[in-house]
Amino acid sequence: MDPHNPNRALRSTPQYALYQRENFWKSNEGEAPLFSTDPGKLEDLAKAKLTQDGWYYASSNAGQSHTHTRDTATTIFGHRVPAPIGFAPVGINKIYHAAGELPVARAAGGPGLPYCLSTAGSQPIEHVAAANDDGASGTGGVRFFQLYMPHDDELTRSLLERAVSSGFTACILTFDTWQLGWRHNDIATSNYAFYHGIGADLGLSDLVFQKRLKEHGIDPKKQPNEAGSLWIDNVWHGRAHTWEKAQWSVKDAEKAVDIGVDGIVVSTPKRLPVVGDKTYIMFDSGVRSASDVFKALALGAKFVFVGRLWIWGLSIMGEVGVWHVMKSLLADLDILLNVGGYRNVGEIGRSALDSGPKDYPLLVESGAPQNHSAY
Ligand SMILES: Cc1cc2nc3c(=O)[nH]c(=O)nc-3n(C[C@H](O)[C@H](O)[C@H](O)COP(=O)(O)O)c2cc1C
Repeated sequence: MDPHNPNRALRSTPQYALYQRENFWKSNEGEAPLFSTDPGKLEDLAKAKLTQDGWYYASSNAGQSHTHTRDTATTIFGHRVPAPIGFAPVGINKIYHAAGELPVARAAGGPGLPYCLSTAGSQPIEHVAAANDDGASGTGGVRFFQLYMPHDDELTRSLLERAVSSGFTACILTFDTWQLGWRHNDIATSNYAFYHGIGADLGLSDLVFQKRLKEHGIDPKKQPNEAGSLWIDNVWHGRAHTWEKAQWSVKDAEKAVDIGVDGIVVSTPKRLPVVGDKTYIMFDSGVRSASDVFKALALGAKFVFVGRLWIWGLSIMGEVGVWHVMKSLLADLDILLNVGGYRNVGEIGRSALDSGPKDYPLLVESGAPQNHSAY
């Protein structure tokens, strides 16, 4: 926490831990920290800020929501980035903020954390790229495009070409959305943004999709619901012939490696070790603090993505909120490495986790009294 620590000159990444000091100091300047990043309080704050639909859309999970409760630098796909943490693709950001994906992409550009744009994004690909570069102050942001593969190959090609010419350097294929989960709250409130004319902007700005709208006789200005439905029914529902980001079975993972993908995103920690030595493994779902990042890395992931954390930040305070949440996560990780005695994320390995058989003798074996009532 000492900004004058002479060892800082030895570091290759910023002293993120100083964000803790910055916040401790604020009251001396008559200021207050922006908002609490305690995951529970963060959710409460975002809930208070969001509309009911916005809250349901971001917070719900399928079924009973049981899945809900789930030197920092590294490299990813040829990019050196300041931490093994990226922005997971999350669609329709206009639900959370009027400017949609733009403040998020800008916030990611600042520290150079990888930003993933969803096909279900609510801003044109080119605008998101510009915001990401704008945040990176001219050095160029690191960004990947997450593809939901449309039923329409010409449209798929068009989306990918737009992404490539806008500086997106990797394609993340998500293949688990051919069937949406049963989300009680969303269903009970008809909460499906695309069918209500919200969120199709990425598609509406595509020349091939504009052609499709004409062929169907749909005027997106007069018929936004029909236009949104044509877009998302083409992109989300029914086609699962793509790979990469979803719930992996061991077989899936092995097949993906055989096919030659450059990496896979795993959402179940126990599947992490399966193909870890054969491809670049990333993890997402439920990352809320540095200890979650640490555990994922210790189990074999090289990188983690976070989704809801930045959605909450965006909902509470736009770009500043996103940056506050992510900077706090970076600070948390920096401090965790410091107090844990790790010099870089590469040193985090399986041995950091103590889940094997106990290597100390049980009290009875060591001849201690067998009366446990004292404990
Ligand atoms: C509201 C919401 C929208 C999402 N939209 C997408 C999407 O468009 N594309 C995608 O590949 N994943 C999407 N995801 C999944 C995220 O990329 C990521 O896997 C998940 O949010 C990670 O878990 P976390 O939110 O607990 O960090 C979405 C998740 C949420 C919560």
